[in-house]
Amino acid sequence: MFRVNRQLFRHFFTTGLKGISHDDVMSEICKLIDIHDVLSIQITGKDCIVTLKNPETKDRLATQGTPLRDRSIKLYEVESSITHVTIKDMPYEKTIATFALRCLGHARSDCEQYKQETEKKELGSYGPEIFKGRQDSTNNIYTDEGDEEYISSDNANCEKETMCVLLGASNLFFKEMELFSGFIAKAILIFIVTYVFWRLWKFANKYKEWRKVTSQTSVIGPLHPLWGSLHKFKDLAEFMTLVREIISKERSKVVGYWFMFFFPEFNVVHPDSVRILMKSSEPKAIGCGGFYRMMKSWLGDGLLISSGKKWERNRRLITPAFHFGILKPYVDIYNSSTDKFLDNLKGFAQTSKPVDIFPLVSLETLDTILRCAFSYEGNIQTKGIKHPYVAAVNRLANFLAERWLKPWLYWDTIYYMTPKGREYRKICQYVHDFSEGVIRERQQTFLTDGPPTSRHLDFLDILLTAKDDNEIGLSFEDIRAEVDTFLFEGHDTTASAISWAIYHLGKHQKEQEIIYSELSELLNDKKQVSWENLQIMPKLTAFIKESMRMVAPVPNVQRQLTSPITIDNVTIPAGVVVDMGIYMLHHHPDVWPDNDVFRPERFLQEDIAERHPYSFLPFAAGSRNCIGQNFAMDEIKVVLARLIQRYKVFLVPDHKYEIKPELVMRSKYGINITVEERK
Ligand code: HEM
Repeated sequence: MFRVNRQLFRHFFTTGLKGISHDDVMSEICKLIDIHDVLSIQITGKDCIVTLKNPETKDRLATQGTPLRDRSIKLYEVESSITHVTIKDMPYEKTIATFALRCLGHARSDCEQYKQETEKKELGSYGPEIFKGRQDSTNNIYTDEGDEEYISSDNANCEKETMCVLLGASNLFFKEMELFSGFIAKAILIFIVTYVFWRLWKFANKYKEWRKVTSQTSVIGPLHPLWGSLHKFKDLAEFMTLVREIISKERSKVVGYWFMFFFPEFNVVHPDSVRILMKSSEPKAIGCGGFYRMMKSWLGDGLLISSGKKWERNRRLITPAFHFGILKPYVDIYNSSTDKFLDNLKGFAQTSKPVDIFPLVSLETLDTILRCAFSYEGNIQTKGIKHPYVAAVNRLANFLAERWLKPWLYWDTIYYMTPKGREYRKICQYVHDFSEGVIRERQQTFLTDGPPTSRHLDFLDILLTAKDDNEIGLSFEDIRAEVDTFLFEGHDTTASAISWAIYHLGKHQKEQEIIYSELSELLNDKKQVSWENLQIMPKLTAFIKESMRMVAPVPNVQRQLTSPITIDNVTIPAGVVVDMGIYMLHHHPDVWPDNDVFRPERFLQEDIAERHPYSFLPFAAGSRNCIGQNFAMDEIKVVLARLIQRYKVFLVPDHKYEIKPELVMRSKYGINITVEERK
């Protein structure tokens, strides 16, 4: 306590000293020494150190009795003159400091030595006696070495008295502080209580508004007072089935649901309502509960998630990477990746053993995106049926889907405390390490060989060299976010589309043969599919589209309203999350008669013209549509054409084929098929 008081006093004493100028000190010094002998003056906490030019002056002062410290002198006169200093512009500190200083003066006046000094001073004499009693002191009365104060034995009594009075001063200061802190504590408490009430009041108002809106739309109910709609479904597949049931019963354009009692959400499921949302350019849902917010620790602020100026700038920078001149040479890569994929199926064809096609296709799409976008030759497909990156992305998507249905885990801090949250972070780390490895390898090549001259500029080249109008390029973090986004978007979505198309090939043997004839005519015995071939495969293209209608590779996208939006005569307030249920849209009975029937003819020219432009949106629409849609369509066509050309595909009897909606549409029990080599 004593030590703290002492330090506090020292603080205020120091503050007080700030009021003395060098001129004040100079006038005092001039009384002692010839001003030309002074090299410098330094005022620290409570010392005034005068450094002399001439050592002889120091010796002269020493004989006069001035305490010395090597080449410097200490002037007690200056210290005592502090009692006259007033401090301006610091009202609170001033009171304390002035008080302390006055006490110092008072203590000194009780002290014999001080009395002598004052008397002499009043008489205007500054003889050697002034410093009598201090002349033996080789230590300064106050030194700032460490935090300690040393009091010379000669002056101990006088200084102790001084210190006692000073302690009184600092105790008084503590009392004032107690009063003051009591006041602060009360003020903080009042602020917190007011804030909590204000938040509750705001929530109550919002809640009323949300309830009103959900009463005007179709809703997954009846609503449970705590769980909202959550008690009606246990996973996203059941959720989608429920929404589809409501749509077919009520012909709804918007369906509402509550994740517990505090999180309402709406799903636009009809082209009319979808058009309003997609045209609105509302940002991705990154507020509390928004799906994209949960993805942020994985995909960063990449193109998929970012919004505003950052998104605009990056989209502009990246768009050239999808120019058809860049995409054209990729067809060779699609072909060579497909070669490996088909070779991997050879063993299964020979044994007629069933194979879950999803992981094999995922390897093919990962291989393709790594080679096209990153010129990365990792022999991905030859390293086994499951690559750790594919498995990691699978797991992350799985965790996200689970978390979405547990609103109490929406807060990152809470989620990361759970075992799954911790595992999620670990996997994210692995995924980031993987993408950083890809980037660093390329940076190294850039350093040694410069930008590529012999091959096309790929996506990563563009990221590393892109500059905006202000000649500013992307930061490493930005590049990594884009690489993570493209690695995920570029392989998982396409894998889902191809895998479900293969499922439909197996299910609809007649369609398979129709496409086989189209390809036989087009390709003859040619094994490779060319860029030109891709433009003239109407039956295969219609088949792929119908497959994406039946099972949308990306089943759902989300936006968060920044201003109220009126959809189907209902005004949804700002702040609310609104989904575009692509899977539900593709099955809306008012748009798609016999929506559960697989009929590729729907996508032949004459049908398309009559349909609502917002009725088929596997790649979304508006400014945030899929940047990689042409890339994806070309790759899907090459893989399927080559597969059909070489193998016949069959489903496995008695195997259960069920959708498992996550970020992309997966399969609950795997897409098991058998293949037979065509003669
Ligand atoms: C069949 C394959 C694909 C499907 C079904 C698909 C679907 C989609 C959808 C629905 C969106 C909109 C997401 C939203 O609004 O939140 C989207 C955005 C995006 N996709 Fe794709 N995609 C596919 C393939 C690809 C590929 C191959 C790439 C990259 C090479 C890619 C890159 C992106 C990016 C970067 C975005 C964000 C665009 C932006 O917001 O500016 N996608 N995709």
